[in-house]
Amino acid sequence: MTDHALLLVNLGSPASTSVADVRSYLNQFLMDPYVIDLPWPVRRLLVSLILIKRPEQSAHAYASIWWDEGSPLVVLSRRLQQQMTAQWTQGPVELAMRYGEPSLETTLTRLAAQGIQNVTLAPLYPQFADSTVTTVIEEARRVVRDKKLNVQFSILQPFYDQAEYLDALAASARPYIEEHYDHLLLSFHGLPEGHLKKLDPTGAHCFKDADCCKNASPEVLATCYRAQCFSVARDFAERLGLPDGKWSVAFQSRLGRAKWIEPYTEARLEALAQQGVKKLLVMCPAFVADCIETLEEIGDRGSEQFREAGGEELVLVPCLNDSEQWAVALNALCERAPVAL
Ligand SMILES: C=CC1=C(C)c2cc3[nH]c(cc4nc(cc5[nH]c(cc1n2)c(C)c5CCC(=O)O)C(CCC(=O)O)=C4C)c(C)c3C=C
Ligand SMILES: [Fe+2]
Ligand SMILES: [Fe+2]
Repeated sequence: MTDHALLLVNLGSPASTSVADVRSYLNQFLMDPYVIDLPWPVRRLLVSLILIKRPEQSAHAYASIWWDEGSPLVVLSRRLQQQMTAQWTQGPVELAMRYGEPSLETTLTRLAAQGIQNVTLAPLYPQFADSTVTTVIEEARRVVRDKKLNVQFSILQPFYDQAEYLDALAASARPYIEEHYDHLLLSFHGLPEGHLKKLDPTGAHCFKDADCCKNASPEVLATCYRAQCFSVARDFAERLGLPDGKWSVAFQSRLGRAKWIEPYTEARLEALAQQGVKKLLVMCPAFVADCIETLEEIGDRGSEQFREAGGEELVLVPCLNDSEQWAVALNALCERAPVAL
């Protein structure tokens, strides 16, 4: 069978580092109701306020990490797509971005025009969040509905607890762990607390106490992003035999004034340096590809902040990117993705 496509989907990047392109990308991204979950008029007002200063700051940050071939996130996702063509035997392997290009609409329309009726949709996010996974699935469904495409989806579920993903993550970090280091910080993308509270199936779990997500029931774990992050960290540390105290978890990339999930990476970088950590490893397991959030926020700004607070060296462990072990793992996960109802 060669008519079952694999469609990898990542977040997306601006078309270029110009302020205009960054503004247009941020506008599309932040106006998504799954990202800023406020009523349209309030969201419009808030995003318009954010778009006064943010595009210039972000354009500067993107320019500092941009590659000759383009955005690291998009280039690395393309390389992964290449790797996946050697793994996925059921049909073509395509790549789409939730924001910017190549869009889900263009890609799905092209696949349907080629006569493809089965698509395994693979949002490339290990942990579940409405702002990442749900928005991809809903956008893909919207395209199929609006364009009246004859396409049936299988959907890769969040794979934070799957052995193939965890083994690939452990293998990618092993060479760094085998060298001397004082502490490993697992820095995940943050989320506003409200996103978690909204999905709490018990209505009483989230933020009951600082450790609630560390002891989440299976029911809570199914949708709690923070609990899934702690689960990854624990399984990862167990695989590499890291003792307690040698590693910790934090959440980065806050935006706006709302309370985001804690502990904050910025605060942890400072605290670790003040506690005498000299060589710090940082890895970012919410991302499967390096991007502005890893390269600029951690690799550049985080590193500077850590050194200013008394640390000596921050080493950023690369994401899974286009490694062969990751491609093999992702293929196994995608092959067993369930058909969507
Ligand atoms: C309310 C704002 C945001 C939420 C919620 C959010 C969730 C979220 N994002 C990722 C993954 C990525 N985010 C990236 C960049 C990025 N994220 C936000 C805001 C929210 N993210 C902004 C404004 C930006 C743009 C950069 C900036 O201006 O700071 C990226 C990198 C994109 C790139 O081009 O490199 C990724 C990847 C996850 C996993 C997540 C929820 C868990
Ligand atoms: Fe983000
Ligand atoms: Fe939780």
